[in-house]
This record gives sequence, C-alpha cells and structure tokens, in this order.
Amino acid sequence: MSTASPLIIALDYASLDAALCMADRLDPSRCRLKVGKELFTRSGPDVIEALHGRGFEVFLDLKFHDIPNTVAGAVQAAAEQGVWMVNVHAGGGRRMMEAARERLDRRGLTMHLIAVTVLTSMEEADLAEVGISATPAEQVERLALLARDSGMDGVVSSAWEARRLKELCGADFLKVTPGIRPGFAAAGDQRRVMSPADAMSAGSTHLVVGRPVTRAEEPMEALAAIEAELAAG
Ligand SMILES: O=C(O)c1cc(=O)[nH]c(=O)n1[C@@H]1O[C@H](COP(=O)(O)O)[C@@H](O)[C@H]1O
Repeated sequence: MSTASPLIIALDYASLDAALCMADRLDPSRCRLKVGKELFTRSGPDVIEALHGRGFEVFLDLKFHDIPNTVAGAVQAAAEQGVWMVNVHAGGGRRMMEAARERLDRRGLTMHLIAVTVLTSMEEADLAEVGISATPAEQVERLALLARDSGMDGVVSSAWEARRLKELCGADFLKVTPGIRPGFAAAGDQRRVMSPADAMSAGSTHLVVGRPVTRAEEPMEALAAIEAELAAG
C-alpha cells in the first residue's frame, strides 16, 4: 500500500515479534515503517516480508558504507526485496554512491536511494575528533551536494538543515529528518529536535518518528495527534 503521509515510524525493537506487535497497532495508509540495524541483524529479511504482508512500505535503514562494489550489491539486494527506501553514508564518497545508483539503473530497479549526511547525535567536537574541521551544518551542505551530484534521491539530516538543503538542492530532493518531537513528547536523548509542523515548513519531505509513537500507550492516538499538529501547521 502506498501512502501520501510524510511519517516514517522507526521500529527500533530487538525482536521480530515485538516489531510486528507494534506494526499490527499501526495503519499502513497513514505511515511507513523504518527497519534499522538492530532489528534487521536479529530478524533478517523476514521482517521486511512480514511488514510488506501487512501492507507497509519499508525504509531499510542500514546506512551502507563500504567499497563501491559491495555497497552496490547490498543496495541491489534491498531493491530486490521490494524495499521502498534504503540509505548509504554519503561519507563513503562519490564513487560508492555512483556505483549504487548505476547498479539500480542498470537492473531497472526502482527504490528511493538516499545518503546520510551528519548523524543527529554528532556535534562539532565529534567531527573534529575524526579530522573534520567543518561545523555540522557546513558538513551537511557539502555532503548533500556531493550526494545530489552522485545520483542520490535525497539525504538524511536534522530538520535544522532542511531549509538550507531546500535552497541548495531543490524541493524535490528528499529530506528525511529524524529528531522529530511533537508537542506532547519528551526530547529524550535527541539533541537537535524540531516539531513535526516546523520540520515540514522548513522543507523536510519525510519525518522519522520513533518513541513518541512506539512508546505511547495508544500508538495510533499519538500518530493522530501528530497528524493534527501537521494539519494545524
Ligand atoms: O537514519 C536515521 O534514521 C537516523 C539518523 C540520525 O542522524 N538520527 C536518528 O535519530 N536516526 C534514527 O531516527 C530514529 C529516531 O527515533 P526517536 O528518537 O525515538 O524518535 C531512530 O531510529 C534513529 O536511529
């Protein structure tokens, strides 16, 4: 089932059963689901098949970062499982991203292919420690332009960079932003958070939301509250 909703709910669970329990409480016409490293490492492709069987589109968030041929193969494998979106690390460089794009194009595989810029958990001091003297905002801009020029459909960044990325890369370039906190939710361990409505008006095209929905007593009520915040703008 395809949905027009910008909401992607992060299924951050340690078992297939727990993830499917949550999926069964959500509506595939009102959100997509994100499967990350922990769940996929435990469950393997079974989780993707099970979510597809329930009508959900899946964002496979494995943040591939390796030599070009290896990443191209991994991206091909994701596309052949019918995944809606997959991501790689823009830090893997132009040749890696181009190889992934070329592999999909050559096989006629359609799937959104996006690149992670700077993780929302990283601050300027963390970048300095790995030899990057730019600020997070500067580094996000640099990697977003590289990702666009290397054939990516969009990037993952914090919503705080979305406005600038829209100016630089256009409205159609996907801007998938985690760190979203509706009015009713606590920031928790996220540092650079933004409300759903502010993130959309800044230029985000998709909002990744985890705990505000998955830890709510009634996940669909939490999702409806986010939809109401979006509608109120
Ligand atoms: O790639 C991601 O989805 C991601 C990138 C990033 O920079 N920061 C970030 O929080 N995420 C993911 O977004 C989700 C946020 O979940 P909550 O903080 O519970 O809303 C988690 O699954 C994170 O792994």
